[in-house]
Amino acid sequence: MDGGNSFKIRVGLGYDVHPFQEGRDLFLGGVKIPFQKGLKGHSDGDVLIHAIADALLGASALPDIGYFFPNDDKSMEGISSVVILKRVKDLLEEKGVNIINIDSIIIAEEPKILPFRDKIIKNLSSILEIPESSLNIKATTNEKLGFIGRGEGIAVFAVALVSFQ
Ligand SMILES: Nc1ccn([C@@H]2O[C@H](COP(=O)(O)O)[C@@H](O)[C@H]2O)c(=O)n1
Ligand SMILES: C[C@@]1(CO)OP(=O)(O)OP(=O)(O)OC[C@H]1O
Repeated sequence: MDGGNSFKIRVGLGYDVHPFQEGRDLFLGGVKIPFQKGLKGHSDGDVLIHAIADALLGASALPDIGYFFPNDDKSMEGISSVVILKRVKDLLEEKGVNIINIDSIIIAEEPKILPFRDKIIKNLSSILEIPESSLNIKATTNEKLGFIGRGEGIAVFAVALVSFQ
């Protein structure tokens, strides 16, 4: 017996992809990235936040982002994905779930993500109230292969590790 002090850990996976759209701002991790187009979506199209949100929901055994934020809900149209992430944080707190770490990889031919990595990590760790060292953002091109390789959009994979009693 451990006196009830033991905790469990769980991993969650998130994936999302959004096509580019002219005339929109590009948001990744809640940070506006200077680029000639943004990402199409019912929300602001922040594909990084969506993948991270799904990884956190998955690790917490909760349904996915579309369950909590249906893409036919008019009140959600154009909303900042930061609102979505804050709500996900609240859902985790309600379940007594703590975030151990999040890792992610952004797959994009352009723009270059590395110059914005620190800013994105600072922003997301502050929203989630976790240490910056608990959040990682990486990027890769798709070596010009497929729709990502043709520069038609951005995809993101994220994993989250959480603990709970
Ligand atoms: N959108 C991107 C893509 C890549 N990077 C950085 O460049 C490195 C090399 O990318 P490869 O796809 O050629 O392996 C990668 O490790 C990233 O550091 C980037 O910043 N933004
Ligand atoms: C975020 C939501 C809701 O506004 O819409 P989108 O921005 O289209 O994003 P997606 O990742 O396709 O699905 C989740 C949606 O429910």
